[in-house]
Amino acid sequence: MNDLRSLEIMDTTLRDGEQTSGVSFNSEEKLGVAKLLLQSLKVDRIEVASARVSEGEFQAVKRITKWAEENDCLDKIEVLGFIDGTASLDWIHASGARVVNLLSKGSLKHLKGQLKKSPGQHVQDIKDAVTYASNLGIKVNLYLEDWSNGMISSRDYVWYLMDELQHENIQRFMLPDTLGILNQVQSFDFCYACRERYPKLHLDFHAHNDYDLAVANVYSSILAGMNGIHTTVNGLGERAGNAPLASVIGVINDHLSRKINVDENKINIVSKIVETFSGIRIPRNKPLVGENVFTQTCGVHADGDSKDGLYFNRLMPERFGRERKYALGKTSGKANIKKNLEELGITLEEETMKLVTQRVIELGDKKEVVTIDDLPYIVSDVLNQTMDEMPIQIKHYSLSLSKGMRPFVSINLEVNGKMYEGTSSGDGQYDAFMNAIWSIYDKLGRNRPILTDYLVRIPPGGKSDALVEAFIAWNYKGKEFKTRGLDPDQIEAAIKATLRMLNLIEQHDNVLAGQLSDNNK
Ligand SMILES: CC(C)C(=O)C(=O)O
Repeated sequence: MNDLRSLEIMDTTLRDGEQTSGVSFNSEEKLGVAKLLLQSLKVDRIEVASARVSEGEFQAVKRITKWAEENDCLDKIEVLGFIDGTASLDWIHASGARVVNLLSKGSLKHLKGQLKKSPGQHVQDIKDAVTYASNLGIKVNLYLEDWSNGMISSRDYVWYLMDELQHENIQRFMLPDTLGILNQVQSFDFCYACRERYPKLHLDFHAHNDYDLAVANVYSSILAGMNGIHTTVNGLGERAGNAPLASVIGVINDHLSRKINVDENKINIVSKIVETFSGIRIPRNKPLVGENVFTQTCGVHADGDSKDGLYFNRLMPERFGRERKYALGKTSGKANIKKNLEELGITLEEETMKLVTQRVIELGDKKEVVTIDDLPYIVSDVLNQTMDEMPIQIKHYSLSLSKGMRPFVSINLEVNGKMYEGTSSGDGQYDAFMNAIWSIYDKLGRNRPILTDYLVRIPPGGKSDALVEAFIAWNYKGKEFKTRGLDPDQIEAAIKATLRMLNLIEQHDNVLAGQLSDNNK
């Protein structure tokens, strides 16, 4: 069954995808996505709307068909239409579209329960619609809604319908697993049964993902000889969604030998745009398009990748417009950190490398997400980290923060080996903290520096929630001291910067004192 015959991809992001609860594309967005799907990604056909939904939808279809006509691809624009006399077809005609995907009933249950018609009446209604469409110059594809159920519980009805309609002016028969009830074996069997019985008909398969089997079912249906597959970007769609375009393309290209026109390289960008327009976030672990799926977290893997791509497979990120990344965290180890540093063009001594690794692991242990953007700050922090040998050390502190009360701080400060206690309140936690320090400094008759600037920010790039950086500037005896601290917690980052400043001032005073005594000799 595996062959190189071409396979059509019909994307229905703008119709079934828009049936995702809470999603609505405006006409500008629909036009933008339509252009991307057809021109960039090069899917074969797109379904852009349901007929008679709203005036807005009508205007959107009009804009798309106008653009498609100018770009010679009007026959790739499809609109879902209903068996409602002439209403849907008139709507579609007026919108400028020239292909209807006519919704018929593919199971006896739906036919009886919803339309309350006999199979014979239904066939006649479809034939009438096909004739009317053809007279308007509209081509017809036929959806057999609930076909999967039909194949299970009323197969004779499915055969009756298809037997009666196979010689009508219908371009494609579209077989939906409307409720996503099928598994891979059934998908193969049912599609194969249709293929065998109607070898000449163009058959599309339309999967839903209720059991997370949409891609697997698509795979089976292709093996069974389908001519076309329906997808949506990011797997948007009714309930659990449709078959996600990215995974379907990956599977066809790597596991089936069917020729498709889709440009894999554009998958990621289209996926991101649809994410933005739909407001439906792509799960980080969504195959091919999720943020994490080309990120190696384990150090062993990063090490193996450096040794001849030992952990690479056919799904190379570059194929899909992505790049491989190496996560930083408690399991990442030196190899991951090295890979990230290489990307930043930083090389470190073995000793510093160990310290940086240790710091990343510490942050990972605190469940922090460390990214490549954090790395320069961690390196710089580690390089400045000689705090343990400094003469001034903050041994303990406690900070309070309560509604309606001023923050309160108590602190144990070691100055040249001696321990001092200070307590204070303040206008904010940091103010209270500094007041507690100054209460000790006042007791010791030390001079206070003057705070001139205080800035807290996340490292540039804004991608990480792991670290914040505090910059603090002080004026002491006419000299400016600027220090920085890095920590997941902003007050701790400020405290680290402050401790550095206190020690710099101490150093400054000691140097001055040394110079004075030298001068007095
Ligand atoms: C509306 C129909 C065609 C559908 O999306 C389905 O049956 O899944």
